[in-house]
Order: sequence, then C-alpha cells, then structure tokens
Amino acid sequence: MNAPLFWPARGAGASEAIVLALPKGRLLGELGPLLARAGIEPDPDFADESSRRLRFGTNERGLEVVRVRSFDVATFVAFGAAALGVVGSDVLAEFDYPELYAPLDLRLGRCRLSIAAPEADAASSDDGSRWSQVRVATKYPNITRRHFAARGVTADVVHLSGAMELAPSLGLSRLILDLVQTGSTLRANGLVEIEHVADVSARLIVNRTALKTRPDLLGAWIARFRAAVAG
Ligand SMILES: Nc1ncnc2c1ncn2[C@@H]1O[C@H](COP(=O)(O)OP(=O)(O)OP(=O)(O)O)[C@@H](O)[C@H]1O
Ligand SMILES: O=P(O)(O)OC[C@H]1O[C@H](OP(=O)(O)OP(=O)(O)O)[C@H](O)[C@@H]1O
Repeated sequence: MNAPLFWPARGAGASEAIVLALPKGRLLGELGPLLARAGIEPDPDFADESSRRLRFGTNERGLEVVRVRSFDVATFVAFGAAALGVVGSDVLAEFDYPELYAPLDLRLGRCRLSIAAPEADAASSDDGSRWSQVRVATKYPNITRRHFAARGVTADVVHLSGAMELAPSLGLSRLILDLVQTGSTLRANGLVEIEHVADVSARLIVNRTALKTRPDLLGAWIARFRAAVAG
C-alpha cells in the first residue's frame, strides 16, 4: 500500500508527532517557500483561510503544524505544547521565555522596532530627552519599559493590540513603540521615527526540554531548516 500524501493530524493526546507552531498573518505568506525548501508540505487545508481547522498533518508522518496568533507561537513552544515554532524576534524579546532556544535566523519578516512621535513634536526643541516619565502606546510593554528604564525614564505604557499609530493624534500617548518596515504607516499617520530600538527578523524556536528529550529528531529538523535558509 502506498503512503498517503498527507499524514492526518492525530488529534489531542497524540504525543509522538513533532508539532510545529506557525504564525497566522503576514509571516505565514513569507514562510511558504522556506517550508517547501525544508521539505515540509502541510495538508492543503492549511493554506485555506476559510478553514476552521487549526491543526494539520503534513507530508511527513512525524510532523504536524498548528496555526496560531503570532504572540501565541512563543507561548505554545515555551510550554512544550509545540516543540518547534516560527516567531518574530520582536515577540521573543517581549516574552523573554527561558524555555525557548532560538538557534536560527530565518531571514524573513525583516523590519525594526522603533519609537515614533508626531512630526511636529520631533521637530520641536523639546526632544523629550530630559523627561523622567513618558506615556507610550505599544503592543510590547516589556520591551518598552526595559528600553526607557535603561535611559532612566519611566514608561507609562498604554498596552494596545494594534493601530498604535492612532494613539498620538487622539491624545492617548505622546510616543509609540512599534514595528516599522517601509515607514509608510508612520507617514500616513503624521509620525516620524525618533529612535531605533532593535532589528527584527523571524526565528526558528525550539522548546529546550523537548530538545533534551528528543535531541536527534529535533536536531535533524533544525538542520533541515538551516539548509533551507542557506539554499
Ligand atoms: N511591516 C512588517 N514588515 C516585516 N515584518 C513584519 C511587519 N509587521 C510585522 N512583522 C513580523 O511579523 C510578525 C507578525 O506580525 P503580524 O502583523 O502578522 O501579526 P500581529 O498583528 O502581531 O498578530 P495578530 O494579528 O495575531 O495580533 C511580527 O511579530 C513581526 O515579527
Ligand atoms: O513600515 P510599514 O511598512 O508601514 O510597516 C509597519 C506596519 O506593519 C505592521 O502592521 P501590520 O501591517 O502587520 O498590521 P497589524 O496592524 O495587524 O499589526 C506594524 O504594526 C506597522 O503598523
């Protein structure tokens, strides 16, 4: 009997298959060619955005993929629900989970974390460098607090899940800390970058305990991803 093209996901309770957590949204689109180079072909339903399934088999019997929100990829892998994942380095820095090992830069989803302010404020002589406290809207409260604390400034964080760029014009905060790639979202909202915080790209992440208990299997997957990035 021939092997099926796509092995079915085995459902809750199955423990042998390695689970790879992938982020929905913009990274998923960029990931397709890399997964193909790594020899991973998810069940066709995976690419169907109208499908309500979240867990999918692949062409590899020992590998399943799950599709979750970008921030949740780090949580699924940190808690060992998935052994492998793909996530932006912005998310890794925000959570700083000690259980996560990030052995590989996938060289996708490249952008930066920056602080931005309204154009008019950035041009004024008061550049904010003498403030002891500042209100900042962001999806990254931990990164924001750490960044300002290192400069002796207390960040009063307004935690949003998106549309940070609206905050200054509506009086919610003076500054924002967000991702910038082309800068067009900032420009469209009258904001300018005033400080670069960190470069960002997508990373392969691995649960450290899983790596200890299944070193050969996970080591082989890391090697396949490494070859896919190089090739
Ligand atoms: N403009 C961008 N250019 C390049 N990479 C980006 C950009 N925006 C986000 N990313 C990367 O993609 C990841 C996912 O971002 P995306 O906007 O798809 O999801 P999200 O809005 O954070 O998630 P959700 O929709 O679940 O809240 C980010 O964590 C970051 O690493
Ligand atoms: O500098 P740019 O090229 O304009 O990219 C930056 C934008 O990209 C991201 O949002 P995304 O488009 O992922 O939408 P989101 O609001 O769902 O996060 C980020 O939050 C910025 O808003």
